[in-house]
Amino acid sequence: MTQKVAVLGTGKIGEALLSGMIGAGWAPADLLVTARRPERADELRARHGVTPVTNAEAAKNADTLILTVKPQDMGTLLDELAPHVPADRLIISGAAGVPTSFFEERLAPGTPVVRVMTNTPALVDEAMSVVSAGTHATEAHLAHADEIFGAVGKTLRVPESQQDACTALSGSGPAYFFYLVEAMTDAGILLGLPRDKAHDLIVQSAIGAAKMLRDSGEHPVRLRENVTSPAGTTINAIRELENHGVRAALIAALEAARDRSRELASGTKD
Ligand SMILES: NC(=O)C1=CN([C@@H]2O[C@H](COP(=O)(O)OP(=O)(O)OC[C@H]3O[C@@H](n4cnc5c(N)ncnc54)[C@H](OP(=O)(O)O)[C@@H]3O)[C@@H](O)[C@H]2O)C=CC1
Ligand SMILES: O=C(O)[C@@H]1CCC=N1
Repeated sequence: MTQKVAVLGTGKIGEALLSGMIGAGWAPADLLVTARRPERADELRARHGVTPVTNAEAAKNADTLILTVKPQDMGTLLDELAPHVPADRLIISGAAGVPTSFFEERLAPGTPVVRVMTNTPALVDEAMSVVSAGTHATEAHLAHADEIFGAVGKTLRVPESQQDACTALSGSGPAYFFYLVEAMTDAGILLGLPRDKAHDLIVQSAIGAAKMLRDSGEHPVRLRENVTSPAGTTINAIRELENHGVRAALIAALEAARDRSRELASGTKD
């Protein structure tokens, strides 16, 4: 049986998912999208050959509804959707913070809900997505979510109680690496390198380090020790990072991101 999937609120994350699914073999004819603005709907149709529909039509015609609006827009979307969603639809939420109970309270009793936190490397099929079951989601529902998000990268099952922490680590994670590259490029400028060269040096170093982290099987501490020669250059830099509390700053930063994810639980908080 053909399973139709609808992406509701197709912005950055929704479009990355759509594009990955088509790349992985989903037929555009089986993919429905919704958008708030008609020009966005036209853009999605032109780029991907998918069918723009209203939220109500998506609820009626798709077996799986993937909700990728901002957490603050989720309440409004659900108010609009709830009267149209039959209880056998699988609801997958991609929103930060919003718990599965938020959907279960607003939809027909027994509606299966799966919560997923992905990240923007979905755009290059290198996403890290964490997947959690709501009260009525079965193994088959989770497997379907794994299959969809597996089209854009890796997936990992976690208990929903860990979703806010995962949002802080991997959901927001790419931003911290981009921030680091930006800061290191500035350092290159200070040291007299042209910006484009500094950028290339840092980006290639980041790619190399990421591949080693993923593929070498070595602990990150060992990988760093291998770079850090006695009385060499690296240890001088590490001392400055420690003096400036970078490790503590990162721990505090991720704790703040986790706390914000918790705050977004109401699906309405600005
Ligand atoms: N960006 C990221 O790094 C990550 C984001 N997320 C989560 O993914 C979700 C989407 O984020 P992102 O893609 O960045 O956000 P975007 O703003 O790019 O996408 C949301 C889209 O939903 C549309 N929209 C809002 N309300 C409705 C509605 N009622 N009906 C139809 N469309 C609607 C918006 O329209 P309009 O264009 O008019 O505003 C927008 O295009 C969020 O919940 C976020 O927490 C998860 C992981 C990472
Ligand atoms: O900043 C945010 O709220 C979203 C969720 C995770 C990454 N971006």
